[in-house]
Amino acid sequence: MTDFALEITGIGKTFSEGRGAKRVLGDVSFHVKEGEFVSIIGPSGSGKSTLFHLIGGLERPTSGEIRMDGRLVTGERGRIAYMPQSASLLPWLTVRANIVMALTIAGLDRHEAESQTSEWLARVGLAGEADAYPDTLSGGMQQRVSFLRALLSPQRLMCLDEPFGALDALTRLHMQTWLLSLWEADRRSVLFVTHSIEEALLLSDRILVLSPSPACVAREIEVPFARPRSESLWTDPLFNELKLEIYDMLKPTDGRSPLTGKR
Ligand SMILES: Nc1ncnc2c1ncn2[C@@H]1O[C@H](COP(=O)(O)OP(=O)(O)OP(=O)(O)O)[C@@H](O)[C@H]1O
Repeated sequence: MTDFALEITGIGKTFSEGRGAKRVLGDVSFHVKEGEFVSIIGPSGSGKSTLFHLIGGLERPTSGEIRMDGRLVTGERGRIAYMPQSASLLPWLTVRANIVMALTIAGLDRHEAESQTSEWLARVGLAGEADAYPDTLSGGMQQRVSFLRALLSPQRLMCLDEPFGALDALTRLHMQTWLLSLWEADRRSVLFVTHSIEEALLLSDRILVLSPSPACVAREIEVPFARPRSESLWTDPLFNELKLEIYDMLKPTDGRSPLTGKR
């Protein structure tokens, strides 16, 4: 037995590009312990989404191994609960049907999927939206539904790929505290990609800072704040110290933002 929900060892990924090759991931190694919340932060184009595609089995690495709960799973699909950048709900299904369908595809018995969906929609204050269609919901509500879909999936490891990136600042803050309260009650293993240093510090147990492509883990930071956490952390001097430390690691060299690649 191992207490690692995920172990990434020496992962490299090179894409063929025309006649050449593009090495996106150099040599990436890290782990996520059972029940741990780990964030990945790195420059735009450093291969964060590619890493998720490898963990989800959508792509195969050029080198290295992926293990979950100690078992070699490199290239295997269906082992993670995944939440993408946009909610990607099916517009022709109601909120309830979107979640039930995802759970039955993931292997849950239909009756069980329906009862869990109703229970959780009520628990997170979305019971009133159960029969609504996704297009009629705000962006924040759509992301709540998308998160719930990942949370209820039977896979123990949740991979969240910048889930709040498209939301306005206030909705994002509400979503972060909402996610924190749900996660702190359930303690699933989470791998979380974000461009926000504050978000990573507020949510994570550890932060992995990726180098520019071909990426490796340039730095690993243990986040020292006790749980449960709240946004009041932002006034803690240590929070600001760590924020500056991470920002310095990602400092722009050519006038571009190190996180988004934009000027
Ligand atoms: N299937 C593919 N074929 C060729 N190149 C690819 C493929 N998938 C990704 N890439 C390249 O890999 C690099 C890393 O892309 P990726 O989306 O993983 O980065 P990222 O760190 O998630 O970026 P961002 O922070 O901007 O979302 C990019 O240059 C991208 O063009």
